[in-house]
Amino acid sequence: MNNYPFFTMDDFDFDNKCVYLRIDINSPINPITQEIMDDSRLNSYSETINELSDSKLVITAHQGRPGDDDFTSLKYHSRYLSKLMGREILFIDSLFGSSVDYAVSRMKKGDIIMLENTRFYSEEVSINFNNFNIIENTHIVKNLSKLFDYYIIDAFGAVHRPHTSLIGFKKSGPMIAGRLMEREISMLDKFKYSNQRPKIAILGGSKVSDAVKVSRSFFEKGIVDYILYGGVAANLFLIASGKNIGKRNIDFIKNNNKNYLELIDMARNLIEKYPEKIILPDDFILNPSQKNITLKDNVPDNELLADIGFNSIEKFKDYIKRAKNIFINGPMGMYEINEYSIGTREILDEISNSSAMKIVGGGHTISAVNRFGFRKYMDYVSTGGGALINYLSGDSIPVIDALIENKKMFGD
Ligand SMILES: Nc1ncnc2c1ncn2[C@@H]1O[C@H](COP(=O)(O)OP(=O)(O)OP(=O)(O)O)[C@@H](O)[C@H]1O
Ligand SMILES: O=C(O)[C@H](O)COP(=O)(O)O
Repeated sequence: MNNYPFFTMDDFDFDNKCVYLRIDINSPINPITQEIMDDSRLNSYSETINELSDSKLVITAHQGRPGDDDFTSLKYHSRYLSKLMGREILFIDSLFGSSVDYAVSRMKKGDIIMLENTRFYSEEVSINFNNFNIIENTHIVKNLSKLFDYYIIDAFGAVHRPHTSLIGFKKSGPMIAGRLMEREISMLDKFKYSNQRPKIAILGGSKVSDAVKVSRSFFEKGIVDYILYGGVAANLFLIASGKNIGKRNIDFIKNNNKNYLELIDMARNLIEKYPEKIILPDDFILNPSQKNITLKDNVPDNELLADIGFNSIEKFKDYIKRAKNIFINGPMGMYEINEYSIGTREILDEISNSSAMKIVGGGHTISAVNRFGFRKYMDYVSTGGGALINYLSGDSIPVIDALIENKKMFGD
């Protein structure tokens, strides 16, 4: 038996068994060529997949969100993974139904199948996740649970999502944490439980909802001493503090977050409660004009705040220099475009030079770390973005909760 409150792969023998493996290979996709721009997440599954080489293995995963440019089929991911692993992977362009049943019924020991993007099906994300009866009555769970002996969940990057393919098999049979989950949890616990101060979080990128929600836990539970905000996350806090950041930047947040007003309220409360712990940029590089602007100037309505400016970079560097533990999730700006990548590069450079414990996570953040050559300086590169910050915040994590409950149900 292992030391975790959930099953791990040490607890079972998968020889000739039919195994469901849920992974997270959600990756940055080039919107024009549809190519996978960074294969870090795909690479992180070699240990789990190799260990399952004597099973009949069926892999599920998601990519993107409906409506976004990166909401694509997993056909390319299956080819990519097949090349990386040097194993044949049969791709089925469906998540369940007769084509899946037939393909699984013909599997032999050592075969691997990958199914279609779980998010092509509304039952994956758009049901009431507070009611498990609804989850276990989805077509996804009813159809797939007929096929498997074991359910391995190794999608660390998505542990904060209570989605059907992640938690839906809780009562169907043993649900087991994969090798990546074990590795992530043991490494991240070193940061979470370290008493070396100051501890800082650097939150950027575009997914502001996760960033604001976890910030409260970080401060309330004293998990970090300061949070430095860049990217769209910074913009949200700037709006909440009464700054006018221009129509285009406000619309960006409104269009991507139905709960815009609630997020602004949450950010405002945090600013009132923890004013000296919230560190915001005060100058920016504009897109498209590429001008450097401070917030004393008016932000033109047609410009994006596409990167943090030079004063902000220096201000952030001071905090990084003093820190004993640092983690970063989310780039400081639109790092994919050279002209707006300086903030992200400079911040990653300063982190790389620090002797603090350094953790990085998030699909785009990892892509930036790799692209600018900083990977070798990091103590740990997590595959999680939102998952990483949720895990470190100490809040309850739906997939980990489901794994724990499952062990109580199926343990001896
Ligand atoms: N100020 C900004 N305005 C608009 N987009 C921005 C801004 N700053 C960063 N971005 C965009 O945010 C995206 C990255 O954000 P995201 O939150 O997805 O990062 P991540 O957490 O590393 O990745 P993931 O969530 O995919 O794991 C990039 O495409 C970047 O161009
Ligand atoms: O990239 C991620 O953070 C995970 O794959 C979860 O994706 P999501 O934020 O679209 O749910």
